[in-house]
Amino acid sequence: MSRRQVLVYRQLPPDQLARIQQEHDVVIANPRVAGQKDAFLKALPTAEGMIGSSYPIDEEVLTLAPRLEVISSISVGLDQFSPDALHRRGITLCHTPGVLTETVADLLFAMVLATSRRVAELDRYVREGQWNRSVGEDLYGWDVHGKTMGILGYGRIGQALAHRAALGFNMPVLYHTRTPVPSGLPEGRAQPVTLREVLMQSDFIVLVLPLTEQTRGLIGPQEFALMKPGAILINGARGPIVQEAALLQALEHGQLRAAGLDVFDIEPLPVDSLLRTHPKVLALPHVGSATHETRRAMCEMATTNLLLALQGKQPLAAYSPAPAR
Ligand SMILES: NC(=O)C1=CN([C@@H]2O[C@H](COP(=O)(O)OP(=O)(O)OC[C@H]3O[C@@H](n4cnc5c(N)ncnc54)[C@H](OP(=O)(O)O)[C@@H]3O)[C@@H](O)[C@H]2O)C=CC1
Ligand SMILES: O=CC(=O)O
Repeated sequence: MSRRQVLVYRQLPPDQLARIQQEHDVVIANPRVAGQKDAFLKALPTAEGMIGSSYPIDEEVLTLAPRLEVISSISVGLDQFSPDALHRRGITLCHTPGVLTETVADLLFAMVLATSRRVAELDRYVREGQWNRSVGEDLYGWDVHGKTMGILGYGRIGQALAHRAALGFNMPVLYHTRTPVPSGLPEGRAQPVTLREVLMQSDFIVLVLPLTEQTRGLIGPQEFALMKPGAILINGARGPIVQEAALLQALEHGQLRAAGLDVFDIEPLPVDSLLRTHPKVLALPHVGSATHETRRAMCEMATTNLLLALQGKQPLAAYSPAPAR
């Protein structure tokens, strides 16, 4: 098998990089790192395979890469690509579903607990030297167990979250997807409902659905107005699914008790973003899958995907267009 040209556009563990270098000629250039953008652009005309994440592979990039056959994304989400456009060009787009599911569900549940029990806020209170008497009602949190968990997007991660909520914390679960799916939980523990019902009846509303043309801006002023007063929103999906201005309004006007955000419209979050300093916001730097074990598993899977696809074999997970709805 002939050696191919591979562009690695994010750091890989050395052993995974070595697997690629054994079979192919590699250029390493991360366009998000200062001084490496030129090398990235220069490598595109000869690149036949690419592996990386967190950088938009748009028309401009593709036009510069006429020999590209395979892109292996180190992510499950595919919103950095136009998957249908890649499919039309005959480019295989691979990703890493499954290996991060439980880890992301852990983080989503951590955000549920942290917002409701005000973990980050109370940590700041202690560090700032304000703890000089027993805390009063102004610093109490709210129970999590027994509250209603609403999940928008009931795929791999949504279902793993539902297990934690229903079986670990005795929470009734409401969930919404476009295609009906069984809950995977014992009878009576979770119900499929409409988007409106999730919004109106849940104490926690957790977003864990892909960013698509349909979901961009899905949660705006009307959706916030439907939520229970005192609901908590957790966005573990993608920032642009929530209209940030409407989110700030909902926090200001007391509609929302708190928001736990792992994702934002612009990442990294701009220093002047009002969400960065808002007292009711728990803000994380997009770390749903960021554990040593899981990031390693993602890199391994993405490397395997790349190598298989370049050999003309079926990768472990690749995008294929959904049937029209
Ligand atoms: N914060 C982080 O670090 C991470 C974030 N993510 C995000 O989580 C997302 C989900 O991952 P995963 O669970 O593996 O993906 P899945 O494909 O398994 O699940 C996605 C779910 O969303 C549903 N969905 C899609 N479109 C809509 C819609 N318009 N309205 C309602 N439901 C919809 C799908 O069902 P149906 O199509 O039938 O509607 C499906 O149930 C990723 O796309 C990514 O954006 C993932 C990993 C880490
Ligand atoms: O956001 C992370 C992903 O894997 O998608």
